[in-house]
Amino acid sequence: MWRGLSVLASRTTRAPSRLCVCLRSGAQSLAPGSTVFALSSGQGRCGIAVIRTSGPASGLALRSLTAPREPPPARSAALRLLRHPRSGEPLDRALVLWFPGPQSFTGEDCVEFHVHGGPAVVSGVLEALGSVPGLRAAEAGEFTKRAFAHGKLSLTEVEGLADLIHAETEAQRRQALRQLEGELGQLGQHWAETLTKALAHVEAYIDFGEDDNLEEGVLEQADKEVRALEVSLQAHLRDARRGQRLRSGAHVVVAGPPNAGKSSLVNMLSRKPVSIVSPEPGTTRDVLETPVDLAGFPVLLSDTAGLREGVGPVEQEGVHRARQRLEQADIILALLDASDLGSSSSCDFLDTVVVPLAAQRPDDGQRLLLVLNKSDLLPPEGRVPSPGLPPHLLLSCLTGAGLDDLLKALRTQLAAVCGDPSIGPPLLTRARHQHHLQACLDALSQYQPASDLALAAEALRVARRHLSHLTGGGGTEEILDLIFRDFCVGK
Ligand SMILES: Nc1nc2c(ncn2[C@@H]2O[C@H](COP(=O)(O)OP(=O)(O)OP(=O)(O)O)[C@@H](O)[C@H]2O)c(=O)[nH]1
Repeated sequence: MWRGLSVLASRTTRAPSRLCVCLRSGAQSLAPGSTVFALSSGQGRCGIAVIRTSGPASGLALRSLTAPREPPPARSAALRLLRHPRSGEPLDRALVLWFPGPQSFTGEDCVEFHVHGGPAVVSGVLEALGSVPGLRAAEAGEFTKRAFAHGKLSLTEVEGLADLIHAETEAQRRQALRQLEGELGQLGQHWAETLTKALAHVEAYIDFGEDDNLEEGVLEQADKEVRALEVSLQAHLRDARRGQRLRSGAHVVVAGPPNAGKSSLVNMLSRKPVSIVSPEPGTTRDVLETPVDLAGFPVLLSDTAGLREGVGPVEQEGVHRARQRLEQADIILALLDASDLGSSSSCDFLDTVVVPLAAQRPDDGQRLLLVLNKSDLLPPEGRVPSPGLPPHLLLSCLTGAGLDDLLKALRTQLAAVCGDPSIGPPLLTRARHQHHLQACLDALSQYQPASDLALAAEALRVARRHLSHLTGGGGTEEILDLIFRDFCVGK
């Protein structure tokens, strides 16, 4: 925890954006002079808990709790006896760190108290801090909001930090860290610089016309760069769903005829008894969802009713819901009983679901993995008695044979659906990013220097403004409220 906080504390300061300035002037919580404190490590009993403060009275808070000792040198840990400033009662022997602003996470004076993690110690230190004049308890996300207001983090970095705190799988962590490290923001800045350069060229042309002083081909060069930028933005927009899926989880739906072993597979992949398994066909009647970490990717895994016709009204409703869920799936795990491929329900499922999906190009939308379960029931030579089946995997939920291959195939499909956060350019992770890029592209479609140079320059200005919204330059407080509400108290 300390290392993370301290690494963040060493970030360099950027010029605050217009949005930051509006934040600083508008938000009551950031009124000049306010100093906040909170428990920044998790709630509950633990070895060490980190309590921190941010604001001009941080130094006073440190001196009040550690008197008569002097504060330690900046950014160096020192052991101190903490006492209640009013009663003088000893509270804990703790490590304290002093981060004078602007070289701190928030850009303000900050203190970290690394105390023993018992509830009585934590509440005693919080109570002691509350008794120091000028200090108050922080609101959720307030430390990060202050870091943003002081230009320490861009908006995309704030989003990356929120995602990192909420990351539950390896792939989510990688994507969030890349965004926190500023890769998406840098890409946005690079795009904005391209537009600034093009705008400078167009404006020079407006001012000097065919003047001898102007280099030849200035307008052509600007045009080339704007068109290349359009191509790049379009490519990122095409990929946009992937980054969002990685944040929220890909939908993987297990479907197939009754009794194929769908519930057994869902239980095996989620490693918990989510669904009832029974030899009676038609046991699962509704869609059962469970969030799982599959090969490092976040997945919402759905078990569905077995697809068959001519059943009673309750099961029919289950079949209807299963079909609806299939339409929303990113990946369909189509499951058949390998020992029962000739049954009418297996043939129907193959004809109506598997074959049409298998004929699609994978990048057209949904992805299919055909799995033949109950391979343990096949004759010893293990061959599937149905030539002409689309590519498939063999599995036995009973013995676990074939599970490694299935996980490998799922990983490949999930990386295609969510994007592989370890490689390639940073992905757009929120609808907000998509919106600003689309608005930028719409503005660029009005860029027609051959017909009207003044209008073309205006199109570039509007496009650049939309790009600056990506990293938090100009905008409204509502965006911030939406983003910061993802944070917990103490962050
Ligand atoms: N031999 C064998 N039996 C299996 C295997 N997988 C599941 N079964 C059995 O097949 C039966 C049906 O399994 P379920 O997982 O309930 O199948 P389902 O597809 O969810 O069934 P419905 O809810 O009717 O759609 C149960 O008796 C399971 O124990 C397997 O790999 N091998």
